[in-house]
Amino acid sequence: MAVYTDVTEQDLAAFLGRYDLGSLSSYKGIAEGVENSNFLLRTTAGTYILTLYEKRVNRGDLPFFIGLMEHLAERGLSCPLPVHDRSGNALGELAGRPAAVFTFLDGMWTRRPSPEQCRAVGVSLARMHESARSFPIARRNGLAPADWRPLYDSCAGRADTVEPGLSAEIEAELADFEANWPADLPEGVIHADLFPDNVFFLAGELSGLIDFYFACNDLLAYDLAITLGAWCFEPDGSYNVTKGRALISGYVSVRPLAPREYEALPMLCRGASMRFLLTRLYDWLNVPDDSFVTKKDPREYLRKLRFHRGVREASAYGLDRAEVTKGSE
Ligand SMILES: Nc1ncnc2c1ncn2[C@@H]1O[C@H](COP(=O)(O)OP(=O)(O)O)[C@@H](O)[C@H]1O
Ligand SMILES: N[C@@H](CCOP(=O)(O)O)C(=O)O
Repeated sequence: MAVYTDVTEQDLAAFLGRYDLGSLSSYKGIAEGVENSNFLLRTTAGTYILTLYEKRVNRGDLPFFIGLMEHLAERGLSCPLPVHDRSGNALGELAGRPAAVFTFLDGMWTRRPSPEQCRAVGVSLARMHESARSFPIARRNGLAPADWRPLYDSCAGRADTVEPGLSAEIEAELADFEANWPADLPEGVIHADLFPDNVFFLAGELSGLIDFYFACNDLLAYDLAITLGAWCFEPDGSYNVTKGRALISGYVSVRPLAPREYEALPMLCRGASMRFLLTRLYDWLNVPDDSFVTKKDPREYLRKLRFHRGVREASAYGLDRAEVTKGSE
């Protein structure tokens, strides 16, 4: 479970005293999540989320993350809205950690998304990209292609213990990315981790996006590739073209792709698979087995990478060029 820092009732009540949120009724740690400590707060004013930022999050990035959620929420995207204290600050300090309070988003995430839900996610992702255009702060992607080789090097010696031949396979892919990663595609602020556990649905409708803590500036179509990989494969590892078509058509209904973004999709999807393969591989080899965070299997993303390597044309994802580029440029 992801509650790394304990908070006493006394400290929390003192912290909340700076906000117009009434008095504390109850609070409890939330088991889900990996990076930060999250608590469900009930006060006489309502229900909120309290986040304490842990060591893996760089303090200098917090104005970007908190400002982004505020910027998106103000533009009508359903996501947590940071609550300001009476002095106007959205970021405070609690139990020795940077801390912020957010509005509570109702809904639940889905383990078996339907094509309709995939479409709704595509629509929301594109709305996020459009709404973030005017966001004034930038953040470099700390897990961009240039960061993959150092990450891989830190676990290369043990990669073959996870899957025989994995080192050679990763090496070959990295060399290809280093030579051929697409340049000159439209960039902007991307979510970079829009997995099913970061999207809530309520009464059949998408009710909001959470967890913007990997958000950064990068290729917009790369975010589409990450999302496609997270939503459109079945538990048996097969690509579900119906879900893929739904997700991409939802996305392009808001933001049509440029032809070169469409053509780059197979490479971007392979790259997205490599990014999650590597972070999972690193955690698989380095996070102790008795840690309270459940490690995710890197081989799931190895299988996805192999699928994308076999894709010759972006049409294999479910839509042809004319359908996704209509209205672009
Ligand atoms: N604004 C919110 N409204 C409702 N639940 C939330 C909200 N923010 C976080 N949560 C809950 O906390 C959990 C962990 O949040 P998340 O941002 O994914 O954490 P982490 O960054 O540590 O991975 C989510 O799965 C969700 O259950
Ligand atoms: N989505 C990543 C892990 C990040 O977890 P989150 O709880 O912060 O969404 C993966 O599946 O590897």
